[in-house]
Amino acid sequence: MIEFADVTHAFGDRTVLRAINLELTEQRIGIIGANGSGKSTLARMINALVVPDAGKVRVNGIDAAREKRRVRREVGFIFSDPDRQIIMPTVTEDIELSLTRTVRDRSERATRAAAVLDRFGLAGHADHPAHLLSGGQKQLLALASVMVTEPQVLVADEPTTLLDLRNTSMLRDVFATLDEQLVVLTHDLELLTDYDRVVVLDDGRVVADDAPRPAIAAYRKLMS
Ligand SMILES: Nc1ncnc2c1ncn2[C@@H]1O[C@H](COP(=O)(O)OP(=O)(O)OP(=O)(O)O)[C@@H](O)[C@H]1O
Repeated sequence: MIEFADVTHAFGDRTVLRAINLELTEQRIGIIGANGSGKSTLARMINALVVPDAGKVRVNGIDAAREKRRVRREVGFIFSDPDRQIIMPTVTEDIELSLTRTVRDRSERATRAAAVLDRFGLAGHADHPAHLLSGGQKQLLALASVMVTEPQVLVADEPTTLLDLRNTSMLRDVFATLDEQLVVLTHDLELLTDYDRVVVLDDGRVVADDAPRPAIAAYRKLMS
């Protein structure tokens, strides 16, 4: 469970989250809202990239602000800009880097890297320089690098922005089969149609929190 208890946060004199109270227990959760409504700030608190000024964020009972390293082992975070996440020269090396801490055996790292690249349609690029991938392929690589570590919770910040229709559909299928709890921030409302719960933020407040259809309707109304 991901819990926000009375979470408030400001950057300088701009308050971006106001008294957020959420208990996220469902498996697949979408977070939507206008640009600048506070979605990324909220999501970054789940793995302690941002620590709230007031209130608590807990992930499976772990206080994110107090136990950053522990919470980061639980939560895989996929940034909207894959260039922030890709570190190693080649595609395979980048995946294997994610595994160095948890998988001692080299050949097992190689096997798991190959399997995840295959799952994300990147097997043909295994030995290619990561920086030469297309934007969408980089997004898939960033996703694969996080998924290969099998986190308990996966947070994805706008995971489909660079993807074409086929890869969006592949990502949707991959997300549908995950055992992990999934939190997706997106402007791609179609992606969320079969999610368990959708939270709508507006100016740092939760203004709707419902099944996808009513939540998306509330968001459309807010934007019209
Ligand atoms: N590190 C930071 N320093 C100062 N201001 C910040 C910082 N991060 C975010 N903000 C501000 O906080 C507000 C909320 O930003 P946030 O990125 O959470 O919104 P968002 O809902 O994810 O937006 P988008 O849909 O455009 O990605 C914005 O006004 C933004 O400028």
